[in-house]
Amino acid sequence: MIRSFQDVMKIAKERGPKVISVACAQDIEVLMAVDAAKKEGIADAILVGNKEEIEALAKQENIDIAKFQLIDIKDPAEASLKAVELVSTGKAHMVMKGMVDTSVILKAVLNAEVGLRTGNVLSHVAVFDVPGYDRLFIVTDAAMNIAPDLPTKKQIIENAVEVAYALDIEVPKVGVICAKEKANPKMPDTMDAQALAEMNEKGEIKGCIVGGPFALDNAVSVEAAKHKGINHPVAGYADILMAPDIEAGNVLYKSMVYFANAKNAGVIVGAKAPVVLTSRADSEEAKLYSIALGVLCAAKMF
Ligand SMILES: CCCC(=O)SCCNC(=O)CCNC(=O)[C@H](O)C(C)(C)COP(=O)(O)OP(=O)(O)OC[C@H]1O[C@@H](n2cnc3c(N)ncnc32)[C@H](O)[C@@H]1OP(=O)(O)O
Repeated sequence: MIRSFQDVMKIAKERGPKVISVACAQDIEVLMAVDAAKKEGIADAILVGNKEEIEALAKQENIDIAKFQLIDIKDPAEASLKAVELVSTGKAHMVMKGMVDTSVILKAVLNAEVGLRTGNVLSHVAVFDVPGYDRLFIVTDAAMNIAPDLPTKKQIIENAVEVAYALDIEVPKVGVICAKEKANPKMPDTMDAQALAEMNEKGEIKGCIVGGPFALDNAVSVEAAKHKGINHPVAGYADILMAPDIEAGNVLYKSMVYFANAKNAGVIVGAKAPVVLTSRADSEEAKLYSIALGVLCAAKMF
């Protein structure tokens, strides 16, 4: 059972190593994370970006980057396209965001010629190890789909379920998070949550248990769920927390990190390969864990 990022790292060593192409690698935490991933034997890296800046940062932190292939492209959009192309042409197993805006790298991932589209929805999945809890939490979508409609939400759940499988969770429990636990036509996300739970009951969303609408407390706290009289297998036991939109998802993500001191990792899934995507402000540790999570996801695909 994978219960912590120590477990994720251990399993990534067994299922790796994989090759990662880094878009705009001139980011000190990213360089430290890929260096650590190489030393841990979970991933090798191809660095794409501003050569002079990458070399200067590496020198500053005593990182021997001679062991990595380095492709000098200064423009962030071009560097992102090159990093993505390395994956679509089979030279790398996954791509990682460096010092580049999220929307720039996502546009490269969605690029019609060299991108990694599959025809499915791509979505962001974040994993958190929150102090005081005995399991990892998966949060989706904090970074890609801005205001998903019902069919998109269905695929966002399916993508998160695949990540849960990569983390060896056999039957993931999905809590569809809203502001309250009763469906209310004046609150459209609660109606979507009810519809998603019904789709799961009818077998239209398979391989998991979906419950909702839930307020966050009812999804993660058995006591809170009991107090509200909610009797559902997901209530209090959710593995996956699905946010109604990017604003709620992103606030939940940053709250976990800044208020709860959670350790975190993040990937975009639904594409031909995982895209390791964290916040630029995330720590080197979060970036290393994200590479490890990407390795587990890639190991399911390649
Ligand atoms: C959590 C830590 C990191 C962060 O904090 S991130 C911060 C917040 N995140 C962001 O700012 C990114 C939010 N999302 C976006 O900016 C945009 O949705 C995104 C992903 C860049 C796409 O925008 P555009 O390039 O303008 O795309 P578009 O809507 O015109 O669509 C272009 C083509 O791509 C397709 N597409 C867009 N989103 C997709 C998805 N999720 N899955 C699959 N396909 C998708 C879209 O259907 C369109 O296809 P086509 O060209 O019409 O065939």
